[in-house]
Amino acid sequence: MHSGADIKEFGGQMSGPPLIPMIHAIEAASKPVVAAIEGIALGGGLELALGCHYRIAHSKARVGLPEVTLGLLPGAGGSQRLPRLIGVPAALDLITTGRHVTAAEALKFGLVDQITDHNTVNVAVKFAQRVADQPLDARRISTYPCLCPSDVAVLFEEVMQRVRRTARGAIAPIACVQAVRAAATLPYNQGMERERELMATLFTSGQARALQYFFFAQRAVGRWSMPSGARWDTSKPRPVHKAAVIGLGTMGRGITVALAQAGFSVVAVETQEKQLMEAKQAISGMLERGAKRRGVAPALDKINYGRNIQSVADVDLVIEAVFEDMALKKKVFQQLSAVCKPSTFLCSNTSGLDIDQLACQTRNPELVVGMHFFAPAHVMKLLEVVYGPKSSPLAVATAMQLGKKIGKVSVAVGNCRGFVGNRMLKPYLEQALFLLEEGATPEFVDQVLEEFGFAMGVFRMSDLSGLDVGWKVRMADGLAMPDPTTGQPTRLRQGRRYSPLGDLLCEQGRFGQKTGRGWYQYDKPGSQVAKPDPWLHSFLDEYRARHALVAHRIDHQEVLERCLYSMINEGFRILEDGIAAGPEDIDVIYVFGYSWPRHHGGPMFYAATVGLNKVLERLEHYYQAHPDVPSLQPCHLLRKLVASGSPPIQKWREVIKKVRSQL
Ligand SMILES: CCCCCCC/C=C/C(=O)SCCNC(=O)CCNC(=O)[C@H](O)C(C)(C)COP(=O)(O)OP(=O)(O)OC[C@H]1O[C@@H](n2cnc3c(N)ncnc32)[C@H](O)[C@@H]1OP(=O)(O)O
Repeated sequence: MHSGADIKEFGGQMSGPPLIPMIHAIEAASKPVVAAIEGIALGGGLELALGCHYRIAHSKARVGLPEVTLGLLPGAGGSQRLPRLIGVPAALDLITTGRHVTAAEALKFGLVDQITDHNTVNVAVKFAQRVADQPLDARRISTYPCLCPSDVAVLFEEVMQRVRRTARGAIAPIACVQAVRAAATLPYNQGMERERELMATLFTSGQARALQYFFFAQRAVGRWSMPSGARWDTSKPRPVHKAAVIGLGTMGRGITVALAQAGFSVVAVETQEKQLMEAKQAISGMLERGAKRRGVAPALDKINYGRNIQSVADVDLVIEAVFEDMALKKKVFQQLSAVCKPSTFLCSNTSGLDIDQLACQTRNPELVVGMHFFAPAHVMKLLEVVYGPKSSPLAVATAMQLGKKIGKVSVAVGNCRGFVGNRMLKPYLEQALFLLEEGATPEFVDQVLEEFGFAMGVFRMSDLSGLDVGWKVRMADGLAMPDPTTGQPTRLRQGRRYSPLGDLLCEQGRFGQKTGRGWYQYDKPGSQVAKPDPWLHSFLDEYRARHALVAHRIDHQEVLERCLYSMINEGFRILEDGIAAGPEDIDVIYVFGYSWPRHHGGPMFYAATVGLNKVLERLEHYYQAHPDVPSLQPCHLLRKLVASGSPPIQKWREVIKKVRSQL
């Protein structure tokens, strides 16, 4: 197996002989060199194989040029040899996506010459003996002409446009297209020179550093720990064979699909007859479409539907996904505790309610954890596994393991309102509303956030998820009410600033995409094309006039800093409270759950890139201007990190430990 260069070395001195001259020497050799590929040949590993005269792969091998995912391009000749070997369209696909391909697909592309089920080295040796006398001139890929389709200019233009659209500001995919274009249009040596230039720019870029940090962050979150000291390597999960999902609304349906697709037997319970019928149809449709895409049989027979909670008596683990209402969830947990075997893990898909209150309803509170999926649950990669004060390491280990088995990136987090993701979203949303009150438009705020790299700005995202969701929560919290003395929507709650703008839209029945009106207007309910709404602009003008607010010019920098730094500040509070074990956990949650642009590494890595002292200074500035907004007040940990000389992110845990020990 060769997983390519040691990514840790990219930040410093690289060891070993320089790769490019070595590959050239192999290719120029007068004796045939046959690459035997077993396991994985990625990045530099595959580039080395491309310098060989022949490639034999084991049938289970995988190959690829994933450099783009690390903010790089295949910089050891890969961008020049691959298109010469497999053609421009296939090379563009592999290099711009970084996807791994199976040996069978590699054979189809002509990337390997033969595949075998036997010992690859033995087969390669026999192969070499067979071809020993054959001339090698036709085997040196760097000498091949780059075969291009007749409309190659159009192809490059189309690919470049697609890449620019989907890259959301990432530079590596664009450099990858430029490098392949050099292979298609320049002689090999000049192409190599272009590859070198492009690689030099990428290699030292902040984006490459962010993506390489994120590679390790993704792996670090698997090594979870709890404040009690329980850890991933000392806590064994219990196997889960049969699971249940309670409540087949949007989330329950997605969770059922995710479980069934991963091979689990699922009991899917919905007490409402009509809802059950609709859910069955929807789930079958999702399974069938998914199976068609993957070329497998749909896992329809994995699911048993029922209306009665008694039918979950023999399952190993239950995921409750009923409506987000504490009283209802408590009732369900009481029923589950009475019905299920004593060893059953009881999990809730709540997006922010108190796990401890649910655990208290059961006989075995240590078996209760949160499993917070993100919509659509069968697609989104993130799972927050939430432990309460009573949750056992066994329950956390089991939920983490289940998450892994259903293909999720699972992050263990502590119990607090909103957990990590939604807790940090609150100040972000709040700032966006305040910016509207002060003179911005939803279009401008969204444009700034989308230029930063979010898939969707905050208002388009709110319209997509439904404005009524947050409204119901705010009503339950006693926030979304007019001031009883004036009957006016109040802008101050419990001594802190509050914006009732979202509540006012909901009162007008503007719930977002599903009602065809929200922060934007849509052609019809359910349409996804958001258009600026003149009604909303007048509404904002009237609102400002009613509250004697004078609109001022808000610039790009203010939108970005207030939205992002308030969110980052909450991230530091989360670390200080021990809700997340480290900055990597927060960053992984934000990239996988909230479309934070991966090439910025995640909010905490971004803070480190901007400079903690700058984040602190800007928060102080905004807090001074808005002293009634506590989320802008820089938190203790941020101050402490700055006072400690802003150590690199890998060292934050040490400072966090000190701060927490002083609490
Ligand atoms: C001008 C300069 C010219 C320079 C030219 C340089 C040319 C070469 C460039 C490259 O090769 S770039 C690197 C390309 N390779 C990759 O991107 C592969 C990255 N790795 C993976 O995708 C996966 O790890 C895997 C290989 C598919 C294996 O996946 P699996 O799920 O089985 O294991 P993991 O948990 O992911 O990994 C295990 C362990 O190994 C560490 N690791 C894996 N690959 C690398 C690597 N390339 N460098 C450093 N470390 C690597 C990974 O972090 C895990 O470590 P622990 O978390 O267990 O400590």
